[in-house]
Amino acid sequence: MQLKAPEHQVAGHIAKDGKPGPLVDDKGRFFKPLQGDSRGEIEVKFYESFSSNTEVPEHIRRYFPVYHGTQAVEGSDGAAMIVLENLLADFSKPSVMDVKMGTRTWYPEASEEYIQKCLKKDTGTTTVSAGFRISGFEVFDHKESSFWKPERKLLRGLNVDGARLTLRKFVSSNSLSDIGSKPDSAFASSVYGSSHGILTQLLELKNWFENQTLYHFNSCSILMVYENESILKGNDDDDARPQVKLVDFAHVLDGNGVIDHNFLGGLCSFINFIRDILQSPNESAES
Ligand SMILES: O=P(O)(O)O[C@@H]1[C@@H](OP(=O)(O)O)[C@H](OP(=O)(O)O)[C@H](O)[C@H](OP(=O)(O)O)[C@H]1OP(=O)(O)O
Ligand SMILES: Nc1ncnc2c1ncn2[C@@H]1O[C@H](COP(=O)(O)OP(=O)(O)O)[C@@H](O)[C@H]1O
Repeated sequence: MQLKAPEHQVAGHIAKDGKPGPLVDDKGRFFKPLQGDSRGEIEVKFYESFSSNTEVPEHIRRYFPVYHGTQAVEGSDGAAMIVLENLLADFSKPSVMDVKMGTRTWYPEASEEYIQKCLKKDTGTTTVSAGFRISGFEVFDHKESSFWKPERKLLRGLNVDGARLTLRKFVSSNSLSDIGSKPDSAFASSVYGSSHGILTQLLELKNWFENQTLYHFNSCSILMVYENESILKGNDDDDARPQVKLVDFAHVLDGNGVIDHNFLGGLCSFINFIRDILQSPNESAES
């Protein structure tokens, strides 16, 4: 089995200090290291529960990576990995964004130390003020013909206007690394607004979150991706294949019959940001 580090990972843990990072194979699978503490255990428990839960509607399953169990991976010193569908396997020039949802990433059952660490990040980012924060971002820069990935520190420092601008940059054709440039939102209608686009998918998820009480998706992210190759070739808008997926279930808890207001609130706010861009795609936001 040929394994390599994923080319377009935008957030989360990477191989560091002897600890393994995620890997991908050439058969469309993504291997996520099982974190040694309760996080790995919780994520496996979630995937096991979710994949066999008959209360989850079929049309909602497509928003989650397919789960293939766990496996000890030889190429990674035998580390135990969660084996998932590689969400980017079918993309050649993907633009990818990881958006951590919710007005808080902590939850009462967590340790005091963890809560304090989360609180600091939540108040220092747009989590509290907007109900989400952009934790990872990589776009294909059409002017430079290369990928542009801002440093994590830059993303952490975004305020609400910065997050709004970044959501425009995600769907723009002009140069992005230039801090002063005004994003043109050229792909907003095909990526965010088309009939199968990001907004339609987010609204479908929202419908489910308005009713589902099975799980509480603490600290979970929405991963948005679309294909740039088709746009470069001037193909049909539909070839951009915009996709919304949920990732990172290391802090998911049983919903116990209660609506996940934290995720739902963040999702509603995020939807409004996307709607605003669609309603005024030419508005030049200040950077
Ligand atoms: O290490 P940090 O401070 O960058 O925090 C990680 C987070 O990065 P962030 O700064 O929020 O973008 C990171 O967030 P992303 O996945 O990058 O959005 C995770 O929250 C990670 O914790 P866990 O695996 O979900 O328990 C967090 O890792 P842990 O420190 O909890 O291991
Ligand atoms: N199934 C997947 N397929 C492709 N990429 C993925 C998948 N799951 C996660 N990723 C990539 O890895 C990043 C981190 O994933 P995540 O589950 O949040 O890890 P962590 O628990 O280390 O924060 C995501 O932002 C995304 O870029």
